[in-house]
Amino acid sequence: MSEFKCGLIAIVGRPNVGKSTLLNRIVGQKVSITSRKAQTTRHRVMGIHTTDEAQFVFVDTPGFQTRYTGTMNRAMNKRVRETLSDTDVVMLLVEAGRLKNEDRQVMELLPKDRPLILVVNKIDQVKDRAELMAYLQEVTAAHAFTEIVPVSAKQGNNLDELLKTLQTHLPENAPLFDADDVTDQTERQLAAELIREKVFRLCGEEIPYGVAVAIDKFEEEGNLRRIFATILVDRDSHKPIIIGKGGEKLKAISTQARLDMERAFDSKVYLEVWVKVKGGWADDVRMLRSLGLD
Ligand SMILES: Nc1nc2c(ncn2[C@@H]2O[C@H](COP(=O)(O)OP(=O)(O)OP(=O)(O)O)[C@@H](O)[C@H]2O)c(=O)[nH]1
Repeated sequence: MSEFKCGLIAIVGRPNVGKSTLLNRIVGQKVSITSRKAQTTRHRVMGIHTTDEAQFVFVDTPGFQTRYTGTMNRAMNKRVRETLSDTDVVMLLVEAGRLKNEDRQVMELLPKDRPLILVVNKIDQVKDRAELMAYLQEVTAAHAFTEIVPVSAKQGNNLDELLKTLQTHLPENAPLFDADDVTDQTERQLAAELIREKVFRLCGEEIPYGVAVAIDKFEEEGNLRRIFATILVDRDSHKPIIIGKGGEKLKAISTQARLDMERAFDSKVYLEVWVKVKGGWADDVRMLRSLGLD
């Protein structure tokens, strides 16, 4: 049997070409990573697809989006190129039938020493085969690609072929992520789970399992997540146990939870945690809402 393959695949392309749609099709649910490996620190993992033969780790490239839509900046250009060449394969998405200036700008930033897969998406929109052929000629003249794969992310056409092609260019490696490293919980659920876990770890036997955590607000702003959470306890007497002397315990809970979240979300986290005694139906509604069930 041949060796297991695993590597980082950068997904690049101008806005609206279908990057998210393609990724959702291939990996399904959005994933959060609970254990971060050194090799991926410069990238944000967008999704992971694992088979018996290979693990595909799809990443995005920080700075890429802002770079090619913003002003000329040589230093940043260089950084984006370096970051891209950290990956094993670069996958450029374009839209069938539409080659825009923005696409050409993206091409200028592509590394020359990596396998470069051109994914021509939205082929379902092109009715005329001759039109597609003319388009393919135009893009291949614009840049040298290692492989070209036409797909429809929306309809799921030719995605097996895309994975097969990517696999041939992945290096032989053990998987970077175990199943345990990856969760398909939403970031909101994971945030609540991490706080709850710290409560039990730091307050031990004193706290009954009735404790719940509600995420009141979860905001994403660039590379910062602002999270406001409430720990809901059953009785008044539980409150001081969680808060601790001079608020020390609550501070430890929120610091440790925040550090875990920063690792899991690969971003800075501002976390505010309050403790409240459950107050009947109002909190039940709030709990349901925080779980997305209202
Ligand atoms: N017809 C057709 N539409 C598609 C296909 N793939 C994506 N789309 C549509 O194209 C639009 C943009 O898709 P996204 O996946 O959000 O594009 P994106 O590249 O992630 O966009 P940004 O997040 O802005 O970078 C959506 O309306 C999709 O439904 C496809 O294969 N065929």
